[in-house]
Amino acid sequence: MAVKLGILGLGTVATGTVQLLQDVVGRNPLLQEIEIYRVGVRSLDKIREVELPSHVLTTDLEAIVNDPAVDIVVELIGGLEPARSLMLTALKNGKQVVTANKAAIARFGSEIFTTANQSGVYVMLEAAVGGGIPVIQPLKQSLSVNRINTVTGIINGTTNYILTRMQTEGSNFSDVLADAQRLGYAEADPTADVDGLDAADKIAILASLGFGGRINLEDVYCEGIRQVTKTDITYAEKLGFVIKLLAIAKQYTDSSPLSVRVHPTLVPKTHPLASINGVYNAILVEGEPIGQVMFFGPGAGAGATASAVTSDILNLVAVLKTSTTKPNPLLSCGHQDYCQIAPITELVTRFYARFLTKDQPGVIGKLGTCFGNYSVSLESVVQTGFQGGLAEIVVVTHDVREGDFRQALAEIENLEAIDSIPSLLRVL
Ligand SMILES: NC(=O)C1=CN([C@@H]2O[C@H](COP(=O)(O)OP(=O)(O)OC[C@H]3O[C@@H](n4cnc5c(N)ncnc54)[C@H](OP(=O)(O)O)[C@@H]3O)[C@@H](O)[C@H]2O)C=CC1
Ligand SMILES: N[C@@H](CC=O)C(=O)O
Ligand code: NA
Repeated sequence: MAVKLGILGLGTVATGTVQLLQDVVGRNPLLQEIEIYRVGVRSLDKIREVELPSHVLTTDLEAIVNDPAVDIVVELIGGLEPARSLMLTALKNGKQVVTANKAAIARFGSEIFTTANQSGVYVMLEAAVGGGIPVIQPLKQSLSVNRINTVTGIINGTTNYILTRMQTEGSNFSDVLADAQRLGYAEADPTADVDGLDAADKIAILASLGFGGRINLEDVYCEGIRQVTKTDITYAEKLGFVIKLLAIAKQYTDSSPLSVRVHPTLVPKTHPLASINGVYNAILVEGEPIGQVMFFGPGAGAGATASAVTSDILNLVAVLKTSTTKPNPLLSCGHQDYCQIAPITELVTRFYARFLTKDQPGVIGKLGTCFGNYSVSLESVVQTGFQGGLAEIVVVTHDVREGDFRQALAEIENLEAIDSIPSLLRVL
């Protein structure tokens, strides 16, 4: 008997998934055992890119998750509610769930996985991080024998697409964002992409898998790309860096709290993440004994994300077609405890800062004195140009504790010669 899917949503990702499921020749033969039984949408009048029998489409999503005939619910409506409630109802009804919804998983993962475990079913989320890149299952399975110490990713396609075009074409931020929306990369509210929130949701999920505990999303430090300017992109380029929105989860020593953060970062051009451009994502995982492993691929878009969604469906079809009664711990998620996360002030990193100063003799010396007061040592200081009568000074520090650097900046801001500090970015 065919495995019956109840798909919630028929937008970018769901349409790609239906297209894939309607064109199975040459793919895994298990796909032929799947029936698209119901698809829930908001509007029945919308013109769709896929053809489905009219009885399949419905606006009653509650009916889908309560229908005893549905084996797997595929949640692709996005957002928090009603996605959370629909998934919980499906799980309580003993249905397997596939979702691409990192926002709901990062906030309600604890409740969702607890419910799944109580019902003896699975929640699969490969599409939630890195779009089409297989990274969730590898962290749960192939890499789980390693002690992970760092996960560093470019995990938002929209912002990587924007930064790449700003860098290569000198394009304007809002024009490029409109293109990313047209291409189906951006979230319904693109603020989630631009302000780093989508990447924060995703690194919380990766950190939870990599470090074996739950992550409180509020502890994840998050800065987006709005403050990244063409001026900084140009300076970074001259200094041998590219600017990327990085999501990082790192444990410095076996007993130290995790550092989990998202922020625009100057990445040395020689680093493997520096060459990840456009909508592509990459996740560099470092652990013992494996060393470094990097996952690379399309991070958003209909086809790529549908590949991940459908691979989850396939895993569940395999589960439903075999007769084991015990849950497979490599598919389920049983974390109980929360990871301890360090405040951003404890981070030790290099910084890039751009200052606008009055053109007076001795300004660089005054900056140096303030930095020295807080043990901030400088790797390079460049005075390159003028902007509206003000001198522009760019500084790159050696590794420094963020709290100390911020104190030095507070002192610098009070110097009479300082006009403003338009940019402050961390350096990988
Ligand atoms: N786009 C991408 O590249 C990626 C997206 N994701 C995630 O996948 C999920 C889906 O994203 P995407 O396909 O881009 O989103 P879209 O906005 O393109 O599609 C959302 C779909 O859900 C339906 N829908 C939304 N709310 C309701 C509701 N309350 N009741 C009924 N139907 C509803 C809409 O119906 P209607 O069509 O009638 O309006 C639409 O078909 C999100 O969680 C997103 O974060 C993950 C990886 C990549
Ligand atoms: N809006 C997201 C879509 C995939 O998760 C992104 O741009 O990466
Ligand atoms: Na993925």
